[in-house]
Amino acid sequence: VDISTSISGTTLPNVFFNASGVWCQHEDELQAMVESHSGALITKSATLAPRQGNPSPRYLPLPLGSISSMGLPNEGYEYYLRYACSFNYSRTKPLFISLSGLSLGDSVKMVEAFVAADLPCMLEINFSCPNVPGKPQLGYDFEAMDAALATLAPLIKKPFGIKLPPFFDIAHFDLVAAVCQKYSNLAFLTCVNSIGNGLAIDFETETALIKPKDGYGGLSGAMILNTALANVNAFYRRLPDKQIIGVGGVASGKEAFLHILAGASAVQIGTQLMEEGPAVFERLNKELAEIMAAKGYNTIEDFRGRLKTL
Ligand SMILES: CC(C)(C)CCc1c(C(=O)O)[nH]c(=O)[nH]c1=O
Repeated sequence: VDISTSISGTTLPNVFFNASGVWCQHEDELQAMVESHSGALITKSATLAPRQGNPSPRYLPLPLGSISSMGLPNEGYEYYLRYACSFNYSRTKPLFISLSGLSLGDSVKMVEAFVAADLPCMLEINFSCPNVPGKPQLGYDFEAMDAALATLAPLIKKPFGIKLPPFFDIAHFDLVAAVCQKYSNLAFLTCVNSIGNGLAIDFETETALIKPKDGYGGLSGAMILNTALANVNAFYRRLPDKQIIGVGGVASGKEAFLHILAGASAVQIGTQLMEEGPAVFERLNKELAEIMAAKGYNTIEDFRGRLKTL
């Protein structure tokens, strides 16, 4: 993302934007993102038809992050297509569009509509989207993932990205990287989505904290930072021709620095944006610039991916 940030005399690229799902479902939220100090913005994952999502409470902050089971509440893809058609691409920051079809057929229909509109926005296809009931999410069904990419990549033609769930097994990093390598216009991977199906329990009431799915929900925030760093670095090492967008546990310039050290080219903010609001971006840019100055780095490329090992 090439919106430069002139902080403390240096002009740094602004690597920060929102994680899909946070501060991006409605036009007023998206406008707040445009007006914020973020370097880009992304819309809530869209489905073919509008969705209310799950009953509340469906998001809760926790001591070390958050748990959520939103259920894909969104305005339907045509709302975001209209937004993308009327977006002013010249003066503001890059617009990313997240799509999360409930089936491959739905994803094809949404992709075809965006391709037909031929807009400068960038597609991030959500591979944590539900798959056939009873089967794992697309991101955990490697044959289905390959089949989806074999269908979608040629349709999209232009560079696009996918949002991946976290992986926890070296063989899975290898398998997923091998699938992704097959698609040359798959330009970036956004790692990671929330850690699926965690459970937060209230000690006093002995009750699950969120209402949907018997309290099972995605874990985000500080508690997933080290999993996110591992996924960013694993795919950075395995896919030198692609870019990695890091997301997971970034609450300050320090975690953003670690994501970039692990190989991230841009950084998305979820839980911390949910808790702090769009003002978080001015603070993050300032903190990252201060860390870079203290360490003697002038540009992101001075340290991106330069993680050392023992
Ligand atoms: C979890 C799904 C509802 C299948 C996809 C949308 C989504 C949600 C959501 O809308 O519940 N939450 C996440 O942390 N990540 C996601 O990708």
